[in-house]
Amino acid sequence: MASAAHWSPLAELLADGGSRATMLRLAPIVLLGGGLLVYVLIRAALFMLNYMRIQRGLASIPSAPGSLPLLGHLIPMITCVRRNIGAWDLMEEWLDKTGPIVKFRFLGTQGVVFRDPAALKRVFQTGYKMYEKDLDVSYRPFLPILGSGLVTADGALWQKQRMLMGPALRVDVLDDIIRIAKKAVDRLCEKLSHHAGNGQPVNIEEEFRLLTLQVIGEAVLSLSPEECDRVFPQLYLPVMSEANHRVLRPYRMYLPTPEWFRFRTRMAKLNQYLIDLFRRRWEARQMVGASRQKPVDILDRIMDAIEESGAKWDAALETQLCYEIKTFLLAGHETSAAMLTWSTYELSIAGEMADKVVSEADTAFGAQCQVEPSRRSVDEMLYTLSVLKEALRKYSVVPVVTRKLAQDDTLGLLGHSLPAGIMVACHLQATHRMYEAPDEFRPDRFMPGGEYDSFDDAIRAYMFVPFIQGPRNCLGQHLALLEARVVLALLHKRFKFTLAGGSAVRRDPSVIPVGPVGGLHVLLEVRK
Ligand code: HEM
Repeated sequence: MASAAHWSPLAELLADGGSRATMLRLAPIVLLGGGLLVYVLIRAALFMLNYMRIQRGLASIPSAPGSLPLLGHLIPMITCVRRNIGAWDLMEEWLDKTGPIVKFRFLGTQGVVFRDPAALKRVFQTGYKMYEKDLDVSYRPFLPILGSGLVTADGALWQKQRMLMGPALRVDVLDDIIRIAKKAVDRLCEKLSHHAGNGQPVNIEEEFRLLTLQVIGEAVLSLSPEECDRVFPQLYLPVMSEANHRVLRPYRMYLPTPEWFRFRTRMAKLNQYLIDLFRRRWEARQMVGASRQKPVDILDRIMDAIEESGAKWDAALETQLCYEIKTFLLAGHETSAAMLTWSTYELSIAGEMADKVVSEADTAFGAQCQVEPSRRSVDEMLYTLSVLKEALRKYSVVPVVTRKLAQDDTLGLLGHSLPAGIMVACHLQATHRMYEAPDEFRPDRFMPGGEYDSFDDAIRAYMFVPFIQGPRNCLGQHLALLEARVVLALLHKRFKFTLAGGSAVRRDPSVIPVGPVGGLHVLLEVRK
């Protein structure tokens, strides 16, 4: 018999000449090992067959430059940040060099990236059911936060949730946004007034992030600014920051490091905080019953819709609601803050554009900013809106959205049919560069009769896609643009901004939504 220290099934079998008793004892181990080997071989064979099927399906599409055997485009994609460009900028280089659609691959993933308004229409509108959310790669690091919320859900669950949540973000809540945003910008102006004229730079991007979080916190949950400033920096912002780190370092999702445990703990605390809040609100609603007043916030509106649908309040509903609310918080603040930051950057360079925004603010808010304007007066601030739209075009804060093709698309994109299983990267940024002199900041493009209006009717809506288009378009786009018009106009009415230190401002290559590297540092003066 082999000693215990060197025991192995084979050694034991050889040592006792393969007696029947030993063979019987070893049979389960051999069977298990053999079964495992067969399973791995079958999985590998299926993977290879699928890989080759996709490769054949993509044969007609040119490959992006820089592919290596086995690794594909992995190395250029993970090292591009060192060249100060994002993976989305690298993809745009591929399109510039190769054509409007190119294929790429990394690890086991094969995909295509394209720029073309008609092809965007196919993905976002006519074939949207085939083009599902890409949960395997792009959204994976955010799944612990977003779960099966609106942004990441597909099929029947998405449809049900969109019907439930949609009205809460569309109708009369938009009137409340003007009031909430005005209060928030008044608080910010009070804070900034201590910096005006003192030569101390302010990181205005950071201020916009706090402001948009306060606006969304109040609009969705009626949280006071103090409560927002207490809860979010402790629980929500750190989990967001870790999820962002995981995009470029996916191994952080699996390694049980101290940060991994902190992420789990904070996530659990944030969920508990939200669920306690829901329960208190739901119970209070049941106590008040029919004498209830008009809804106070988005959560109230969602609860109205839940009651109307007859759904039972249970743990599953609480969990789903938790995902939805976190989705609103995530989707609703950093993107808006990035849009405000880039708009402020451009207005700080072009004084005459800032003057036009200020003149619209005078009309809507009064000379002393004392008026709380109606929806209509804010809707009439067309130039301010055009500044925001042009910032979204020029800086494409969401430069790419990705999908996974759920079935073969025989009509395909740009004349190429596409096989099921591929990643499809819709290059919004590259589409936004299909304008005249794309590097120039020209808000007039979006004024009535401007360049945007001159595009053909069939594709116009797909030439400006910061919120994408079609059934899965951004649910918060009206809220975001309304809030930002109030904030941008009032802030520039009160202060004149100049860039601090003349430092060059670069787009961050590592995080979406894309803001400036290190924030935006500005000097302020009270506007006369
Ligand atoms: C400038 C600000 C914003 C930008 C640029 C933006 C951009 C986008 C984009 C590109 C998508 C599509 C993502 C995809 O299909 O993979 C999206 C979806 C979404 N956004 Fe926004 N967003 C902004 C503000 C907001 C705000 C303020 C909210 C909520 C309060 C919000 C809520 C959502 C939701 C719920 C979806 C998912 C819609 C669905 O799939 O049915 N967004 N947004």
